[in-house]
Amino acid sequence: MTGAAPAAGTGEAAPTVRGRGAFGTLRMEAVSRRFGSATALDRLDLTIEGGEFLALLGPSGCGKSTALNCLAGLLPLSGGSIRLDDERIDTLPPEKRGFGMVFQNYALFPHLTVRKNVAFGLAVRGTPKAEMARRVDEALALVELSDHAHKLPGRLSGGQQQRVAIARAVVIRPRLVLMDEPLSNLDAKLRLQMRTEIRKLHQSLGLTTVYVTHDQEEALALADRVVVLRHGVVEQIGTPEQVYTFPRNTYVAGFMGYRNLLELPVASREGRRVVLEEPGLRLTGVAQEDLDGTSAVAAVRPDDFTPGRGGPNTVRVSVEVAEFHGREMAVEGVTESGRVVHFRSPERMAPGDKVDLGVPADRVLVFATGGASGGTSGGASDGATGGTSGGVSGGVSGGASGGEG
Ligand SMILES: Nc1ncnc2c1ncn2[C@@H]1O[C@H](COP(=O)(O)OP(=O)(O)OP(=O)(O)O)[C@@H](O)[C@H]1O
Repeated sequence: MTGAAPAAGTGEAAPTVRGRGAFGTLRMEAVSRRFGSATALDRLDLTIEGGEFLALLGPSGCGKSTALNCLAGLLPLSGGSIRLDDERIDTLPPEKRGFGMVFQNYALFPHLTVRKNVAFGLAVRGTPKAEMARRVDEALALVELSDHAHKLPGRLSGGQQQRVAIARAVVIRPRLVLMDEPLSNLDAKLRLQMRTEIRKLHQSLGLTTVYVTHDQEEALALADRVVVLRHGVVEQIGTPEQVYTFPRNTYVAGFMGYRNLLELPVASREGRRVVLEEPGLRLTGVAQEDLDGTSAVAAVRPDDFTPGRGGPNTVRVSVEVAEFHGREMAVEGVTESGRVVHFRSPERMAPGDKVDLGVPADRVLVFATGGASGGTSGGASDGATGGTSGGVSGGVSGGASGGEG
């Protein structure tokens, strides 16, 4: 933490706003939360280490916000417990937990000035006036809003409002900062800027942060550890490198940008090397788990295919759609047997072009059909972000529907 870049313009402010930091571990043990007959969290076990930045990642409805609200004390548990070191905290009301929260919609008081919004948490805790003034000044300096202290939130931009929300959360010196999709209302440029600011603040203040997002890129960029959730259950926990490079199943792979999830017949197998083959396509890959069926699922990132580089590992496609993305094109092609394949191309491409796509064997992850993910089409469409599910599920089912049914 000490080597971290200082928060913007904050040199001297940081030490007093610094979080109480001091806890060893926060444990969620078999935490369940039901809404009527629906289970939003199913015996969730999660350990958060003091000082770390943990991202809860998953598609809409997977239980991320429920987990965060249970931590915050905004939702009572249906089962299980939460302990901060030796202290059981799930029975404490939110204000007794000493956590700061930042919400997607900022949740600022519209009739209070920026200064009063930031001071609010200190006022309800009965902080003496002089200390309150000093700490609010420091928190505002930290997020570079000192000049806007007297304004109402309605007169600020989205990014400034979000910074007020962050100042309000950190001014109480929280043991833990909980953030629920804090950047999703910002435009793309501001989102990137604020993302960096959040990471800087986390480092320079020595915070412990739990951050909810459905955005894989945001989770990988920010977090020390990423928790991939599905239907209220943990699918995988690991460092960004681990979940990105070694997704445990097709669900996590789909979420990590392995947009091509192709269920294919197994032609041969030798140790962990597997050859998958059908007309117009031959993919050698590396098995990530035991394979026992006659088919398996190859997971390949679009940017791992190299167009025009045929060889022993080749997929031949006919281009259907080519989108301009600056330096390269995002292309969708179809194989002889009707599989949809996504790849990137530095060259211009047009519908109807025939292309051979090469890919190194170690970039082809092979999973069992209908393995831990509970079926490739589910994993793919849940995991893919907006607009991709059609392509992915088309790729999975095209020509291999027997395996799915
Ligand atoms: N108050 C509620 N009443 C009934 N069901 C709820 C309630 N809150 C959440 N749920 C259900 O619990 C599940 C998990 O919801 P949750 O909000 O935690 O998901 P999420 O991953 O945060 O999704 P999103 O990204 O859309 O906010 C969903 O199926 C949701 O419909």
